[in-house]
Amino acid sequence: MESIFRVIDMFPVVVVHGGAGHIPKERSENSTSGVRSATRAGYTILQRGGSSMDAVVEAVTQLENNPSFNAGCGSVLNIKGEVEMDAIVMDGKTLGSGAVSAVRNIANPIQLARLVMDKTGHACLTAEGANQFARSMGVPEVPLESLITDYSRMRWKKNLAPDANPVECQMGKMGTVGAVAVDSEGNVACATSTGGMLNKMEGRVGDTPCIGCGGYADNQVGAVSTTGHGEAIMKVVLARLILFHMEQGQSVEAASDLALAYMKSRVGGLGGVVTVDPQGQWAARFSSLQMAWAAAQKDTLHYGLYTGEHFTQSIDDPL
Ligand SMILES: NC(=O)C[C@H](N)C(=O)O
Repeated sequence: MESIFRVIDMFPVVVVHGGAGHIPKERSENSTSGVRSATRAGYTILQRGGSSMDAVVEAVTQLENNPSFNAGCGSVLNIKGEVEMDAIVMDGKTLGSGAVSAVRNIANPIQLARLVMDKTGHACLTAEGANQFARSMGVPEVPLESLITDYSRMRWKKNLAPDANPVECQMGKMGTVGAVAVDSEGNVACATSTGGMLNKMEGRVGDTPCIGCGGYADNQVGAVSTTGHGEAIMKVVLARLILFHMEQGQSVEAASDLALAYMKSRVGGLGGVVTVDPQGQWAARFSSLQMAWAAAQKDTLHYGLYTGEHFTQSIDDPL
């Protein structure tokens, strides 16, 4: 039952990540400024009384449009040098979700995922079927080239070398994007979007569009968006595992740490998460070397990149 105290005590919050990994020094400034400005955009929606779903989709759309991240423009390339993207949204009020996988030529897969949730009776559309659905919804298709940056092409080429180890190399630069939010009504939502893993096989679908792996949202527990090695995340169903720990009484932070530690010890996987509960408690945690993250609540912007880093500024200060 909804308690009036819960609504009064609750402060809307949005928490954003720009991917777990190892961000080269020359790219770290762009990553942190990207997540901060996406967080601010999501928070503006919450401040105006908008929904957590609108806030997470706006934040992730901004990061998809930012070439510094592995999502939308800037996505990593598959083995054939092409972009195939995965995305998911989930609404904690209804447990409704929408996802797309292996989708091509779409600038904002997160918006297509939302259309899958809002306009179809399905939870996930894949590959050409997802593109056909996009056409039927009037979502414009963009040239493949417009999603490819010089940086992603350079890394793709580097990883074609016979002695390359794409999994090792990309532990470095994962850059998937995601967000979770709680709105003024206590509704939680999540959104996650990715180009997947560097030099992946054509048709490879990662954790991101899989419910419970790339994200999960339930008003009765909280919401999570994940990033990291997709095959490891799928083995432990990372997002739902965190919510399970919260159901057992753990805080957002402890639940996130427990699940990430389990993924590391059990399957050797590294990753990161952003987590909220319906009361507006939030956490940004990772087992990788870095994860660009930012959060906005009570007119304060919080952000960090390395473990233990936590900076704050007023939401209105220049980024
Ligand atoms: N960068 C990432 O987080 C990658 C994503 N989880 C995937 O495996 O597709």
